[in-house]
Amino acid sequence: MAPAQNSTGFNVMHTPSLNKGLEFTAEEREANNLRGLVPSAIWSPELHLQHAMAQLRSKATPIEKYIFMQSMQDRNEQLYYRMLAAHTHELMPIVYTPTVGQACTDFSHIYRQTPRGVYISINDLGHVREILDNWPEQDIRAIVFTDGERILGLGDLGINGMGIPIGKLALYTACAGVHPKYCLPVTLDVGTNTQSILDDPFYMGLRQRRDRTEAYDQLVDEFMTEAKAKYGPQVLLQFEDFGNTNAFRLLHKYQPTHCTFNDDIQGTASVVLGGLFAAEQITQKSLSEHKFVFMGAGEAGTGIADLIAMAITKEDPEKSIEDARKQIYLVDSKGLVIAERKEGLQHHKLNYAHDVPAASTLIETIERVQPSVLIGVCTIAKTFNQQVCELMASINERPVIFALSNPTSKAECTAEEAYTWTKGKCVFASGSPFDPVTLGDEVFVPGQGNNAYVFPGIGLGVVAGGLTRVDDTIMLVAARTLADHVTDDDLKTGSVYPPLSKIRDVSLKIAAAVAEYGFEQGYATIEKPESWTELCQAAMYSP
Ligand SMILES: O=C([O-])CC(=O)C(=O)O
Ligand SMILES: [Mg+2]
Repeated sequence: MAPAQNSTGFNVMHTPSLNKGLEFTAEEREANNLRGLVPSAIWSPELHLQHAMAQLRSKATPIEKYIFMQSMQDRNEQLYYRMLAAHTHELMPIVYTPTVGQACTDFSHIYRQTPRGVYISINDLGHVREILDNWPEQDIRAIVFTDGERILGLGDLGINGMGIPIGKLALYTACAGVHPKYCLPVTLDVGTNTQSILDDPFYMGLRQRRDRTEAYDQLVDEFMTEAKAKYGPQVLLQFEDFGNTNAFRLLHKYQPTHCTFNDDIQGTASVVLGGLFAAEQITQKSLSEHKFVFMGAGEAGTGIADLIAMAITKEDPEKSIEDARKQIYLVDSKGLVIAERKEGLQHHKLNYAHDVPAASTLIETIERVQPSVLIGVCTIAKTFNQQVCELMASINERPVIFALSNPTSKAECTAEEAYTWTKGKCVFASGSPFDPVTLGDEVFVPGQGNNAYVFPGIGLGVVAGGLTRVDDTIMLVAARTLADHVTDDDLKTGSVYPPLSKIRDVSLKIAAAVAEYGFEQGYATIEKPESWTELCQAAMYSP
């Protein structure tokens, strides 16, 4: 007779969605053959959370904390999300920007062989469906995918960029309660042009330069087609951290046929517009009264500019979109974007190539344009130097300065610099978090103008409403809802965003507004509910 063997309990403990560790009750231990596989203590969820937080806090560096959090996600999913929900302010910078930036840079080195998402390489052309079928969950509602070409402001990291889809989807769950089983991180491996990565013996992606042939488009197309065919027309496909040349054209290609958006173009735009709406209370200027200068004219820059222009025409119906765009100036690596440069300009900048004289520097541009809002999206640290900030403060009572590049090492200036150099006059926000700044007897709390305030809520709204499209107006709806949740107390400390501790509530409200708007547009695949908020709330996973 073969020895009796029972692996149910062992398997339960090795399944992150089922494992509860010491929280298994006596009954659960009995029912699942867990006796003896856990020490005899039975812990409350509170004690377990305290234990995990103590372990986490004993790690010396952010990247060690990141690795700890990843292994927690791979061991005990509930506890992982409980940690994030209970300590959002402390843990967001670990699982997301800025630490996720380092985690991507080090991805191949800290890789732990746990399957988390799928890798689809250019050699898998014709086999994409097979790969999706290899993932255990068949009911996927939200996919975040990258080709690794422009990871945060760090550039081309190849498949090391996988940390981003993983981190973004963790926030779908942590910030908006999209159930983790519905989420799938995907990385398209088409090579990398970063030599140091190609030279790294531990690099795990294809060791080749980026495929720029038709095969690239074929791979994206096969992926978009197969994902929609397998999961249905309401599966959300979020483009993340693609390079400029592909990001705009792929978005425009798939927007009409798929439930898709590009977070770097549209999500960033929405969160920035939300901050600008909230800032109206401080600057006492409406959107259409501002002049905007952008340092950086990539996905974020033109994405934000396009949404601002759209919002201006809604605010002031007398204004045409062309007139609205005339209030917006872009500066790129060659200086001010102007009509004279039209020949050599990338398509997405053309709408802002105004017929004005050339300016080769940011300072020259600010002197000429006299902007009230300065937005940094150029991924070059320290671009907003003392001269720039002082100039903004000399031409404005309350200048708006957003230094949005990520991670922190790429920020155009720090919060402290912005407040110090403008003598506390500026309305500041940044893409990655900064600590509060004390100036004399005033304390400024910089808001984090990060996509994380909108994309999880949009995701929940799309999932709960079963939406089959995400249009540009949804970004406006999300921005308005976000701004409505900035309180007088937030504004008093100088923050134009709500604190991270309220992010689940804000995401729920964004989700409800998005689902309702989507329903009105005919994008929804569900019946009209009594209450959009209740619908979304009921859909939320609570760990
Ligand atoms: O992830 C973030 O913090 C914002 C973002 O999408 C990017 O910088 O690419
Ligand atoms: Mg991004």
